[in-house]
Formats: sequence, C-alpha cells, structure tokens
Amino acid sequence: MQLGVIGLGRMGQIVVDRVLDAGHDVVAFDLDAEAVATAADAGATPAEDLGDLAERLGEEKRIWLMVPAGEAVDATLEELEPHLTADDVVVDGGNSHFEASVRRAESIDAAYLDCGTSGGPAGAELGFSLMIGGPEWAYESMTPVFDAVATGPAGHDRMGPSGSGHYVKMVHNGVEYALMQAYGEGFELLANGRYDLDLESVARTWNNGAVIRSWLLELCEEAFREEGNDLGDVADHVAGGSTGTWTVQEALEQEVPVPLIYQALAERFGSRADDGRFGRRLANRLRYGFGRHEVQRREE
Ligand SMILES: NC(=O)C1=CN([C@@H]2O[C@H](COP(=O)(O)OP(=O)(O)OC[C@H]3O[C@@H](n4cnc5c(N)ncnc54)[C@H](O)[C@@H]3O)[C@@H](O)[C@H]2O)C=CC1
Ligand SMILES: O=C(CO)[C@H](O)[C@H](O)COP(=O)(O)O
Repeated sequence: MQLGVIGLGRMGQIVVDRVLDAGHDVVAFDLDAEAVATAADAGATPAEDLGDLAERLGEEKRIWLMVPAGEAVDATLEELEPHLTADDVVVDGGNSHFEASVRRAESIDAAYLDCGTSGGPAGAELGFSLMIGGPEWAYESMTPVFDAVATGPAGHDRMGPSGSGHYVKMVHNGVEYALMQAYGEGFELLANGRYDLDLESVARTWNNGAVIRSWLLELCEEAFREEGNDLGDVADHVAGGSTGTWTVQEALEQEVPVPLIYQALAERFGSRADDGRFGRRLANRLRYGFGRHEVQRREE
C-alpha cells in the first residue's frame, strides 16, 4: 500500500516509520524541509508540496494528516481539495475537535476519517491506540495502515460515524488529566507527609502488582528517577489544556457530571500562578513522559 503522510513532527515521523517497517510505501511532506529529509532518510519518498504529494499517490489516494489541530488542518485540506475525489481517503490523526471533523467530513470530496491517536511519541515502539470515526468502507480500506500504526489489529477500531473517533479521544484526554491529577495528589501527600520516602521506590512497588499500576505510574517512576525525589527544578506549571476544556464543555452540554476531570483542568489553570505545588510539578513532568512536551523549568 502507498500512504501520503503530511506533518512529520513527533507523531507523524512515527507513523512514517511504522508504515515503512510494515513494508508499505510512504510519500512524505512537511512545511519543514528538515522533517522531510528525516522521513526521506527513513525510506519515504519526499514530496515538494501537496500537489506533488497528490500526484505521486495517483488514483485512490490514502493520506494521513499529522499536523497541529486547527488552522493547519483546514489549510492542508484546502490545498489538497482540488486533487481529491470520492475514491480517496484522508485520515486526520491529530487532536482535532470532533465538531471540526464532522464539518470537514461534510465539506471535502474524499472520505474523511477522524482518528484519535494515543500512546504519544514514547509509545512508538509498541504502536498506538487508534479511535476512528467515519465511513466503514474507508476504515476497511485503511486496515493495513491502521494495523501498522497501531499496536496491531486490536489497537484500532471504528468507533462510529464522522466525529466519533475524535470524540472518544477527547474523553480519553479528560480521563488522562484526571489520572495525572490523582497520581499528583497522592505523591504530593507522600512528599509532604509523615515519612521520608523514596518516591521512585514507591512508584516501582506500586507498578509491580498494585491495583493502581499503569503506564502513567511507570512515567511517575521515570520522573523521580530522572529528576530526583523532589523533582529538582521541574516547575509548577502544567501547559496544554484544550482537549480537557472540550471534554468539560461537552459534559456540561450533555449534563453529565465530570467533577474529577473538571477539577484536574482547574488545577492546570491554577498552576499557571506557579506557586510550587508538587502534584502539578509532577503533572508537568509526566507530559514530557508521554508526549515529549517541553518540561517547564523553574528559573534560577
Ligand atoms: N505529542 C503527543 O503526545 C500527541 C499529539 N497528538 C496530536 O498529533 C498532532 C501532531 O502532534 P505532534 O506530532 O506532537 O506535533 P509536532 O509539533 O511535533 O509536529 C507537527 C508537524 O506538523 C508540521 N506542520 C505544521 N503545519 C503544517 C502544514 N500546514 N503542512 C504541513 N506540515 C505542517 C510541523 O512543521 C511539524 O513538523 C497534533 O494534533 C497533536 O495534538 C495526538 C496524540 C499524542
Ligand atoms: O493527546 C495527547 C496525549 O494523549 C497529547 O499529548 C496532548 O497534547 C495532551 O493534552 P494536553 O496538551 O492538554 O496535556
């Protein structure tokens, strides 16, 4: 199979590598020439622009977008549109808002799959978890690629119609915020509590058989190992927040109570005052663990 990949950053490069590893061909484009060169070094065919990419893909194009959510997706689709027909399939693997995905699916000629992607750059070796929305035929036609990018056949599924993939990923991120908040609070109590504890050892012990073991907890263990028991100069400033905000907005609209997710989001916003709260400093470091997002550091 041949796949066009547009957006070759932390996530897009993994899509390229995994699809190539599975024996497929990739045509790659990014606004950043260095990113295109990296993909070419990995074995992809570099494209000069989106027209060149479309031409190289020929009939029945299969295209994966891994650009930042928002304007970059609309700009890419606008430029691709003259080259697309109803036989083509475009996948948006980024964290787009589900309503934007429904709008895009209705406005382009190609079939459009909204694909929530989880696992982050650190999950490159295992593969991703993919939550996909859109026409069934388009999902089926992309199965070889989804098998390659995900952990395998069990790592992806069609959630339902257009929008449902990004809807499920939005809620996934809300859960991610709440879990990070829960671990952060627990470790904050342990760090400030009655005993002088080795927090890496606590996390490691919990990760071996405890009810609350998880990948995020493994990343807590890694954070204490690499930053130290007191998290060193990791700042109380948790960036991001858009997907959690959307989750809370949707919960309000559906009148579904999500107090933990809301509280985690509120803590994030509260962290922007940087008053040194340990739990939020851990959340800051965990975002590097799972997403390679820049760690905000305290100023000397
Ligand atoms: N980093 C993570 O843990 C995860 C990220 N995502 C989502 O995946 C998408 C990509 O994220 P990352 O790879 O982390 O971002 P990134 O910033 O590392 O890479 C984005 C790439 O897109 C390129 N780009 C931007 N506008 C473009 C355009 N108009 N045409 C072509 N290329 C363009 C940039 O030059 C850059 O190479 C985002 O929607 C993000 O929210 C989803 C799951 C996890
Ligand atoms: O989707 C992700 C992980 O599942 C991305 O890492 C996303 O950036 C996380 O959200 P935020 O930036 O708000 O922390």
